[in-house]
This record gives sequence, structure tokens and C-alpha cells, in this order.
Amino acid sequence: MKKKLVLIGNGMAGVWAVEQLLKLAPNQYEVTVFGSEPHPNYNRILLSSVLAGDAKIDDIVINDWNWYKENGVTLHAGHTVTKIDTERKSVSTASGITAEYDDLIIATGSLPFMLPLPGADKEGVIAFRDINDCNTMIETAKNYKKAIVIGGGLLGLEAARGLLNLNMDVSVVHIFKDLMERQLDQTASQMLRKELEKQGMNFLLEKNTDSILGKKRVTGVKFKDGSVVDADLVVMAVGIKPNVQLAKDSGLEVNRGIVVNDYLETSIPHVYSVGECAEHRGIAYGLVAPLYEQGNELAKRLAGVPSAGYQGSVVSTKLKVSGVDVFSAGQFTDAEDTASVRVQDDFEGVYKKVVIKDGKVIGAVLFGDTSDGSRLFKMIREGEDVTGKEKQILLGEGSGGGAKSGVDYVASMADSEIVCGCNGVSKGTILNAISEKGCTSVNEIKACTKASGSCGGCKPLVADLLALALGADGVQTVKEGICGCTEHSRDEVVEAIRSMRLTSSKEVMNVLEWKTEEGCSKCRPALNYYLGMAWPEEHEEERESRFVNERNHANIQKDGTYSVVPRIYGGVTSPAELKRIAEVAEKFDVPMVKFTGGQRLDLLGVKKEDLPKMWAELDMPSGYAYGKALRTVKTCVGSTFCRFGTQDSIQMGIDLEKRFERLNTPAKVKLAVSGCPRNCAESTIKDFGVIAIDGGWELYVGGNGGVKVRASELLCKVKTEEEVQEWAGAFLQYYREAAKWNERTSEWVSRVGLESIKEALASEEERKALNERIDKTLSLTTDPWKEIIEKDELRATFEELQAPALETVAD
Ligand SMILES: Cc1cc2nc3c(=O)[nH]c(=O)nc-3n(C[C@H](O)[C@H](O)[C@H](O)COP(=O)(O)OP(=O)(O)OC[C@H]3O[C@@H](n4cnc5c(N)ncnc54)[C@H](O)[C@@H]3O)c2cc1C
Ligand SMILES: NC(=O)c1ccc[n+]([C@@H]2O[C@H](COP(=O)([O-])OP(=O)(O)OC[C@H]3O[C@@H](n4cnc5c(N)ncnc54)[C@H](O)[C@@H]3O)[C@@H](O)[C@H]2O)c1
Ligand code: SF4
Ligand code: FES
Repeated sequence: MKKKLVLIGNGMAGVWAVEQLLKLAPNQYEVTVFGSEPHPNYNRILLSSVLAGDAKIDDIVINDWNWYKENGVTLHAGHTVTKIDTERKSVSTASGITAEYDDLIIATGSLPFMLPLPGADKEGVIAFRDINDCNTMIETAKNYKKAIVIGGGLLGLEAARGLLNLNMDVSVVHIFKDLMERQLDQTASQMLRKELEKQGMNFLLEKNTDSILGKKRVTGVKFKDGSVVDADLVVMAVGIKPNVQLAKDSGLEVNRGIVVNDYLETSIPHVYSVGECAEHRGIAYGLVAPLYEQGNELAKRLAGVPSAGYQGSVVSTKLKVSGVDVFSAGQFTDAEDTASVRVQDDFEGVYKKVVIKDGKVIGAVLFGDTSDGSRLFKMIREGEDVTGKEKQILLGEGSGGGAKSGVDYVASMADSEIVCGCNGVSKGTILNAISEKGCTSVNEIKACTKASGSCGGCKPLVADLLALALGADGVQTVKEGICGCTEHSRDEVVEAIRSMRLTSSKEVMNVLEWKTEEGCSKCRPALNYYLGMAWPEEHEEERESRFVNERNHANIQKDGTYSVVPRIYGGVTSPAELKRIAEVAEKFDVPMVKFTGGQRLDLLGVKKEDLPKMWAELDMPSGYAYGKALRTVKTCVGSTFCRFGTQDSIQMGIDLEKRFERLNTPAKVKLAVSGCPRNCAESTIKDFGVIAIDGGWELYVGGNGGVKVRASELLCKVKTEEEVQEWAGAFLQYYREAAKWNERTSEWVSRVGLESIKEALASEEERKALNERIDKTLSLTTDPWKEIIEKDELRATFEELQAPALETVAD
């Protein structure tokens, strides 16, 4: 006869444990499940997606009603267990249902912590924990406008994003200065705040709530400092507490959670506990991955499969707010016995920090680019020794080894290793879905295995596994919206701009039904670029969509001063020009004059108010050192002076720079010309590199000497200077028209493949047409410094631009 297993709590952890048990020992138990909520088991994580309008309740069900029937599981949904009799081994509900057990699992989860404030019982004050809360918010947004979310943690920010999508005005009240202080350091936290502010969230930081105002329904919130804000809805997201009262009343040992050992056994025989209500080695977890690990171990225990038991988990988190990439794992704060490696790129809005102790990675915070998350998380979990290669951990491919990435990394994973922590899916299961079920895209893998369907943090790994199994060509590329504000891909947006003759960002957002009214810091500059590229004559530059450097035509520095880099064609200057630069530097007390890597002179430490005056006195064109534009053309001395030189590289560099200066491009563009294959101008790590050979020139594309070093690839060999110009013009215009905004040529060439570019540029007719378009665009450009000096109204706007809408700077 089958033994009787009772599960209290029809949530993610408990049902997971039962599922694993049914796989290990399908005939061992007759299973009965009690759940307070009147629903089958659903994915609580995805409530954030339901609120944000990205999923429906039906989409988030994990085990539908049929699953219970098919597996012979009796479900009492909507029935709360109120008593456990551990002597008689039975449980009973308030509604009068009783069930006996041989083994009992308590998986009652957590309760949201509700601040015990005067007025907290008013209508319109809720938590965000279950389907009911989610529906309440969706309904409230139909009739009310002002929402306050108390708590700037993961849940609060996801709730706030959802409410914004429901067109409410949202303010997040946070008790500390830094958001998500439990997951992020100050730098990442501040970057996050700025990004969310751009999305339309308002923050009331360092605010301690005093009381909830209103008669029957909430009308406002009062703070301890006396200030008051209006509110029609208050969502409390200030943490959770394990739901342990039932266990306590039944005589189980309870601290913060129900105390369990490595086998998930409580203090009373035959009573087990998993999930947020359980406390293992002093920790009650609040994320799904560790709870699933507990469930696996409990299933083994009940099925009699030998195992070392549950050893505790290292956790990682990913904020589920579209348009924001945030990852945090392990111990991310600095201490006396730790050291850290940080990469901060204010231009790209990327911050990465890895904390190391005794040669091992113990924590990480990533903002803006979370692609290293899984790799770092594995290093943390496995305590990998990184002694001697600490710096390479964050520097990727070109750093000389140490850090495996992409396909190499997934190839090194064991088949049993979990790829998707939110859904407990291993590498083996995903490979199986590819080979046995024919999945060829991330979406198909999601449909088959659920991997990547919750927080989305494992998507890059799933994509790498597809590439590993099928090769890059076999993977179906999945359409990705240009940012969280739209589902439309870059190509669809550009196509719409062209075919519907859309000429402003507002029009694009309206016609393509953007989810946000104002867009975000990813789509606004991208749209501005695409519009300018498609309609160079008609499009009016949307300056507020430019990053601060591009609006100020100078690079903002760490201390708030600016750097001024005048254009010096081909890196060739004259004594008179040098004198003038020196005089201006002296006159404006420039603290540092420095040669740049691109053979230009950089005047550093300039006050913003001095910029136009300096530009006027320099009387030189802008070097565009701040823009997504042609930066420099580096040259070697070439045949004019060098005994190895076969061609005049200096003149070629000057000619290219004079032709393409002021050209807006998807990302910055650097050129170089070397006079012979010794390549002194480093042409092979430039976006477009020219190398003189006997009787002609070799043209290279897609190089990069930055964080991810990439050698360029040979596009073609040509004989004459005119041909160099023709191919340069065609390549640059094709890049302008085909690449994604913010995509360097190195990334673009890697993505689309050199062959496709060669194909696109093969016909002389096509090259001619591309050159005509680029020359048209170039003919419409003007020098921005000169414009500001000469036009009073522009100068006035420049001076007003102290509080930019897009604060982030872009490289
Ligand atoms: C909006 C939101 C977003 C989240 N996002 C993430 C995320 O991105 N990543 C992540 O890892 N985690 C996330 N979490 C946390 C995650 O959902 C929880 O860690 C997980 O659901 C906990 O599972 P559990 O089974 O322990 O508890 P629960 O899922 O809460 O299940 C417990 C169930 O037991 C029922 N119950 C309680 N007492 C009784 C009783 N006496 N009788 C019968 N039934 C009872 C409850 O009603 C509940 O249905 C999120 C949580 C929320 C609310
Ligand atoms: N993406 C995810 O992984 C995700 C998303 C949502 C929820 N969750 C999980 O759900 C649980 C609940 O999330 P949470 O964000 O409520 O918990 P939390 O404890 O992580 O964050 C609560 C936040 O509220 C702040 N706070 C506390 N008291 C406050 C007060 N009086 N006024 C203003 N702010 C106050 C805290 O400083 C903290 O930052 C957690 O376990 C969390 O991990 C995870
Ligand atoms: S690349 Fe050749 S031509 Fe140019 S400086 Fe070096 S050796 Fe001379
Ligand atoms: S890890 Fe969250 S969806 Fe895979």
C-alpha cells in the first residue's frame, strides 16, 4: 500500500519537491496538497511580468489542474490548513477537511511584511505577493492615478515598473539613500536610480513613513519629517517574513523560519519543510533557485536516494525591469580582507565589480551589461581559484585568457549543471531539447523546458548552448525589441521610419505603440540616430535625446569638468597651431594638455562656462572626441619621410578625415592609415584601416583596440586613392544604414559576417549609390563649435543645458 504524503502550501517550492519525488519514486506515495490560494501552482516570479503587461495569469501557471489529476495528486485549493496534529499525524483545515499523513511537508512560504503604520488598514493599501494583489493593482490603475510603492528593493522596483506600465504616476519611497542596498553597491545603485528616473519613476529617498492618510480609502502618505504626498494606492514592498505560525503552534522548532537540517527534516519526525518558510543553517531564503535545490534534496530523502543532503546556496539576483540590466551575487561589499576589480564605463553606462578574497571570487555586481553574470556566479559557487588572473576576470576575450566566455564557457559545463535557476533546468535538459525536440531558438527552448521564462537571466547561456549544439548558422535568431519600451526590432523600426516616412521620435513611438510615453535612454538616442540616418534633410536633431557629452560637444570628466579636443587632420599640426593651442591652454588655466591615443591634443579640466570662449579662441573645428561619429584618422609618417613607406599615408589620412569629419555613425568610428605593412598606425585594430602595399592599398574593417580586442578583417585590395575613398565611403554608409545604434563595427562585422558585407558592397553601382548618400549627409553637416559660437540662440540653449534629460554619457 502507498504511504500518505501531505503537502501544506501549493506554491513553487512545495510542488517542485513533489514533482521531483514523483520522478524518483512515482508509486511510493499517495499525495494530498493543501493551498490557501484558489489557484493551481503558478510562477510567483512572473507576477511582475503580469503586472507589467508582458504576461497573462494563464501564462504563468506551472502545474495546471490536469497535472494534479494526471499524477494522482489530490488538491484542496482554497483551503488553509489551521492545525497539525503531529501525534496522530494528521492535518485539518478551517473548512473541516482532515488528512492523515505518513510524511508531511510544510511549504507555507512567506508573508509580506506590512509596516504597522497608523492607517495601514485603509482601502488601497496592499502588498505585492499573489495573484489577488496583482489584480487589485491592475483594477486600481483603471480608476486612480497616483501610486506610492514603499520599499526600493527588488519587489518594490518591479511593482513600480508595472504600475508605470499601467499609466500610473509612481513614487518609490525608500528608507535609505541607495536603492537595492541589499544587492548593489553605491555606484551601481546610483546608476540604477538614474536609469529608472529616466523611465519615469520618482524617488523619495531617505524617507521614513509615519502614517497612511485618508478616511476609508488612502489619500496620502505622511513621513516622519512632516512632509506629505498624495496617493490613491500604496504598495508595501519592504521585505517578507517566513510564514511559520502554523508550525510554531504545532510544536516545531522555529527561529526566523522552521528549523531544518541538511535533509530538510524539522525537529519532529516525519515532518519536513522546504521553501521560504524553512531556515537552514540560519538562513531563510527568498529566491527560487535555492528553494528548488532544497526540493531536490527533500525528494531524494523521501525516495530513499542516498545523497549528501542540502549544503546551503549562494544566491544571485537579477532585477526584472525591462531596459535595465542588473545582476548581483554573493558578497558584493568591500571589507578589510577583500580586494576588488572594477570596470566602469560611464560612456556605455556599464559598471562591473568583482570582489575577491583569498584568491577566490566571492561576489559580483553588474550594471548595464550582465552577460558575465552566469560565468561569475559559477566562479563564486565553485570557489574557483583566480590567483594571478584577477584582472582578466572582467576583461573578456582579448585579455590573454583566464576568463572563458560564450560558447567555450557552456562547453565546459557539466550536463547536470543548472543553467536556469528559476526553473531548475540543467544543461543536459536543454541539449536534449535541441537534439531530441528540434528546438532552434531561445523561445523554443523556453516553450519546451521553461528555461529563460522567468527572470530571463539565463537567456545568454541558453543562446550559447544553442550555438554550441547547432553552430552559429543553425540558430534561429530571435527577434528582440530595441529596448523594453517596444517589441519591435531595430530592422522593423527602421523599416517603419522609411516606409511610413516617420520623421520624429514621437511619431515612431505613437505609430509603433511604444509601451512608455517618453521612451528610455536606450530607445530615444537610437531613434534620433535612425531618423537622422534615414532622413538627413528632413529630420530635426532631437538634442534632448543625445547623451550629455554630445549635447555639450565635449567630454565630461570625473570631476565635472570637460575635455576639449580640436580636430587635427591626420595628426599633422603646425607651429602656429601649436602656439595657439598653448596660448588658449594658458589663458584658460587648463590643468593638463595631453596627447590622445589617436594623435590629437586633449585639453583637460575645462570649466563648462569656458567651453564656447575656448572654442572661439582656438578657431579650430571640433574633434568630435565625445560623439558617436568619426573620431580620428591616425597616420604613420609613410613615404614622405619613412624609408619603408610605399605610399603617402599622411595625405591619405588627411583626405579621409577631411571627407568624413562630422559624420554621425551608430557608434564611434576610428580610422588609421599605415604607409607599409609594418602597420605603425595600428590600422588592424580600427573600424576602417588602410595599409599601403606595393602598387596599392589593403582595406581592413571591424577592428577594435578597446575592452574586447578584435583584429580587423581584410575587406579588399585596391590600386588607387580614389578607390580607397570609394570603398571607405561605401563601407561607412552601409554600416550607418545596417548596424544597430550603439553597435561598433567590430560587433556588427562579427554579427553579420564579413562575407555578407563584401556581398553588399560588391557591385560598383551599389558602392556609388552608398557614396552618393554619404556625401549628401556630409554636405548637410556643420561644425558644432562654430555654430554655438556664431548663433546666439544656440549659445543660450547650450548655457541652459545644465540639467540634461539624458544624464548618462555615451562613448
Ligand atoms: C512579485 C514577485 C516577484 C518575484 N520575483 C522573483 C525572481 O525574479 N526570482 C526569484 O528567485 N524569486 C522571485 N520572487 C520570490 C519567489 O517567488 C519566492 O521565493 C517563491 O515563490 C517562494 O516559494 P514558496 O513555495 O516557498 O512560497 P510561496 O510561493 O509563497 O508558496 C506558499 C504557498 O503556501 C500557501 N499557504 C501558506 N500557508 C498555508 C496553509 N496554512 N495552508 C495552505 N496553504 C498555505 C500560500 O498561500 C502560498 O500559495 C518573487 C516574488 C514575488 C512576490
Ligand atoms: N527579481 C527578483 O529576484 C525578485 C523580485 C521580486 C521579489 N523578490 C524576492 O521577494 C522578496 C521580497 O522582496 P522585497 O523587495 O520586498 O524584499 P527586500 O527585503 O529585498 O527589500 C525590501 C526593501 O525595502 C526597504 N525598506 C525596509 N523598510 C522600509 C521602510 N519603512 N520604508 C521604505 N523602505 C523600506 C529595505 O531597505 C529594502 O531595500 C525577497 O525575498 C526578494 O528576493 C525577488
Ligand atoms: S607603417 Fe611603414 S611607412 Fe609607416 S612609419 Fe611604419 S614603417 Fe614607415
Ligand atoms: S535563471 Fe531566471 S529564467 Fe532562467
